[in-house]
Amino acid sequence: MSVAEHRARVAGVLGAPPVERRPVADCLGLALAEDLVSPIPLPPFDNSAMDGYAVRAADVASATPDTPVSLPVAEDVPAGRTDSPPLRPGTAHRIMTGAPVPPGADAVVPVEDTDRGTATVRVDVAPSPGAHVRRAGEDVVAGAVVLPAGVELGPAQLGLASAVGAAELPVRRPPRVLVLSTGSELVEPGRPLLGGQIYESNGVMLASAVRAAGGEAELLRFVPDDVAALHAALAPRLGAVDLVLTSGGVSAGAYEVVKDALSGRGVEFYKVAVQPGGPQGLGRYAGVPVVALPGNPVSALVSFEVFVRPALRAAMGFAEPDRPRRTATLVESLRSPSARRQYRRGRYDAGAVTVAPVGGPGSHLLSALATANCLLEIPEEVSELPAGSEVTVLLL
Ligand SMILES: Nc1nc2c(c(=O)[nH]1)N[C@H]1C(S)=C(S)[C@@H](COP(=O)(O)OP(=O)(O)OC[C@H]3O[C@@H](n4cnc5c(N)ncnc54)[C@H](O)[C@@H]3O)O[C@H]1N2
Ligand code: MOO
Repeated sequence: MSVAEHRARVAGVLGAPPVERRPVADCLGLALAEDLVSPIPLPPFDNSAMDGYAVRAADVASATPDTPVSLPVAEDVPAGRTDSPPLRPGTAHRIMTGAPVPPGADAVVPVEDTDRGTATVRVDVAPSPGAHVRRAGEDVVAGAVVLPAGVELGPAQLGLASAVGAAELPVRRPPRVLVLSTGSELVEPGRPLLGGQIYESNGVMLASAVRAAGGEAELLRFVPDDVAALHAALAPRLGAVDLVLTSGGVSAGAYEVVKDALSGRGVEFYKVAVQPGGPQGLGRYAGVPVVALPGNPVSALVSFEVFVRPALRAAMGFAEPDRPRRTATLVESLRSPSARRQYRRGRYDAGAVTVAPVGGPGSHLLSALATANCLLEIPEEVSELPAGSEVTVLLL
């Protein structure tokens, strides 16, 4: 099966979670489900950009350090003052940053350009009309779409939503993913290893990948290579999750627990023309979508990147579910299996627009993956890429 076909099939199995309204502070990393329209302008009112004095520019047009102009200070306007006494000609209001500029004033003189007076103020520098006044609506006009549906809600977007008065936002409920690691050789980090055992690492890695993609992950790390144990582990959790994501137990051995437990029960196992990540499983078990990834750590994370993450994010409503792609110049030659798409780990240099492979193609080389910032995508029909070739990279 081709990469494109398996990708489409994974996307087809995942359903879109329902839209719900969440407090803005709980929306980090989610996709906005509907356009956000601002009911107010930003700034909501003309306000001062400086601590100083609100004046009519014409009243102090002649001010210089040698010929200062003094004005009586009629009002004190701190930020948060909600009445707006007008400025009478020939007077000044002391004003703070963010406070409303009074009707009648058209400039703010920064406090540094005055004697800081409270009864009268001496203005040493003439402001130009409009100086240090932030106009209502110059950032956002009322009725504008400030955030389009599908945008990822990061810190700036959540700040903007709050600034226009939104307390909650419509988002798709993050998909709940059960991450399940299988393998009788797996040991919890922190405990001693016996010969033949390894530390379990896919669970944390895949659960983190789910969370980084905007989903919620529940982790079940130590399911032994035993069909009954796998069914027993799954059964109580199936009702509460949108996706089961397994790793390991899908290839051609004598103890392929995921394959043995789920084939013929709604999940199909087949090979995808990709390296790493060849053996894959996909389907529904008891109505719940299942993606069964291979156990080799690099295969598991690369398969997640190529097949699961885009589908998960599309289901969550992201307008751009895929990783950004770039074309870069390869700095050393590469070989790739023919008739299979290869994803190699690389370091992309955005300045030089080059990419260097890190580590070899082996799907156990986790340390190289941990130094990579991109995947190189080598097409199916390419088996050799000389240094200097242009290659597509996916930025991680
Ligand atoms: N005769 C064949 N053998 C294999 C084939 C094949 O086509 N024919 N495919 C190879 C490829 S490619 C891959 S990838 C692996 C996939 O194997 P499984 O999905 O069945 O995974 P396991 O055998 O359970 O584990 C593979 C490898 O990864 C380690 N592992 C597994 N889970 C974890 C975990 N949670 N944390 C850390 N490491 C894990 C495991 O110990 C193995 O070393 O099959 C090839 N074989
Ligand atoms: O496809 Mo396996 O995922 O190469 O190592």
